[in-house]
Amino acid sequence: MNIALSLLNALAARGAREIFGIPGDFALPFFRIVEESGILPLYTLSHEPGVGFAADAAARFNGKLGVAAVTYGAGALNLINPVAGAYAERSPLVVISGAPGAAEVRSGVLLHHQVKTTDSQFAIYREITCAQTRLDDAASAPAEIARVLHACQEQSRPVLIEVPRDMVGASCAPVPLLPPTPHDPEAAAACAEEVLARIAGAERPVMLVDIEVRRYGQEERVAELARRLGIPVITTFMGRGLLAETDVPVAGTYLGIAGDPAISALVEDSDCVLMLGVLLCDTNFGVSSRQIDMRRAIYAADRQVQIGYHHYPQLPLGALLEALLALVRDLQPPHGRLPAETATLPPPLVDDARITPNDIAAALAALLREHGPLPIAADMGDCLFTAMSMANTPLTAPGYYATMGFGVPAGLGIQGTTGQRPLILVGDGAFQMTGWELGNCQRYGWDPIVVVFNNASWEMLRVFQPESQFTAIGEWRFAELAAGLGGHGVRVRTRRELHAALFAACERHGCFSLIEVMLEPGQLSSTLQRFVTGIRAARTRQGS
Ligand SMILES: Cc1ncc(Cc2c([C@H](C)O)sc(CCOP(=O)(O)OP(=O)(O)O)c2C)c(N)n1
Ligand SMILES: [Mg+2]
Repeated sequence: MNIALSLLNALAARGAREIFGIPGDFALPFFRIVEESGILPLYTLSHEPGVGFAADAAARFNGKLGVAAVTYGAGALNLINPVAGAYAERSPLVVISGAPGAAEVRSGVLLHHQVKTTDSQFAIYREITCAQTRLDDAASAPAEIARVLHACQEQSRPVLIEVPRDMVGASCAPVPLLPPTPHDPEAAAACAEEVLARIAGAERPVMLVDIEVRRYGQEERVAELARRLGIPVITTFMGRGLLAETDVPVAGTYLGIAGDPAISALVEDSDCVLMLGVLLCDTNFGVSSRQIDMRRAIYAADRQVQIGYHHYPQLPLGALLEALLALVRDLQPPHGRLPAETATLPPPLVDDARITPNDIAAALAALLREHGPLPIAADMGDCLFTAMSMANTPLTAPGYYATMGFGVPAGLGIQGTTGQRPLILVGDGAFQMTGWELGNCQRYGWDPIVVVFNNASWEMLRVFQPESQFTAIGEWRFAELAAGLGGHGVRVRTRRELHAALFAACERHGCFSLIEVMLEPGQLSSTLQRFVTGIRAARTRQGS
């Protein structure tokens, strides 16, 4: 066994299903073993940001490790933005980077791809990963790989593994599996009792769920807890799509004044918000009309639990849920049904009317009703806010870190790791960044359905600064480009054309279908419009 094979076997043993990557001379020996061993399928893409977003989406969808393999310097530094997004949004992404061999480092000349020193890349990655290692010693390599992958899984954050090109074939023992970091079961039980006492004593308790519930594979436990407690379940903006594949109804998504007033009232008027895996970030709570009283909330995230002023450190979400279920397992579910999101019936698609983002949501809702659920990857832009008004469907999107360029590669990552055809929602600005990755579909037989919101504008910016001209990015003709990338493209201007194009795309297999929807600038989804109104009001209050 050599270092590369030990590393690949360790990744597979921890649930990684594939590697997305772009090689370089510092990584060629590693890529050769990846390809020859077949332990994990290798999908090369065209630009490292796409590699990172695809691997991140695979991790989010599987709840396991995602893997991005790149060359040293130019490759790994090109990957920084997706890794930063994975760090911010708690995604377990493993970055494997080639690196110079020992003799090259000692040579005394500046190496190609080197920045300041040969350690610059490592130093930069310290800021966007939770653990790092360089496998420059075969004897310690198994323990180092075990340590870093363990951190990746437990913290659900990215890690860096540099593999010097002269070490790839070095003999290496298998990588040991480290036990989970222990927690105190008595503390878990005490915490669970306090949580249940708080809920029992509350008049309007609600459960608010967010990304850690999926990142740590806890959806079933959360669903069971919701059934037993019989309290309303609401997702955050980032948590949209959670529990969609369980039988537990979700009352809706909390979007503050940008969302359904009834849902906002459920959360903001609650005297006990049980927050499970919640990211306390501005996109989840930025447009709240009233701050949630954290003294009356129960906050379980980042391996700790806070109940008012009581703090339970080193208590992972899974351990808390296990302790809670042990106490409620014999509880009879209360009578009455949990409030469920009332899927507002979309307006009838009047044939010749011009298309607004709300019409896209309505047409997609009709498609998913007719053809069954599709996993959705959304980019940043109004396409993401439009997705909020669709039924609660598994959704992967950069809702907090808010980077553009995520949507198309993330859809490829989903199909690469699950084999399922995804629905990709992307704005024209974001498509200009990474939409070209669609050209790789034909090599792998991927056939996503891609809806491009073409408003010839960086519209999310224009609404905040309408006086600027630079947000007008011109009308690109994306549908015409599809054939050159190996797919099928159509430009639609009316609801009838949109409806027909979507249903035709569902019947088309074996290549991507790109539907370029022409939107009038200034046409926003209702959700984004309310977000903009809320943010403007908040800025006015703050005097900014
Ligand atoms: C990588 C990257 N660069 C820049 C931005 C800033 C930015 C936005 C966020 C707010 O920071 S929203 C937006 C415009 C998006 O345009 P498009 O994809 O066409 O979508 P839409 O027209 O629906 O807005 C930009 C440039 C970003 N989020 N991510
Ligand atoms: Mg746009």
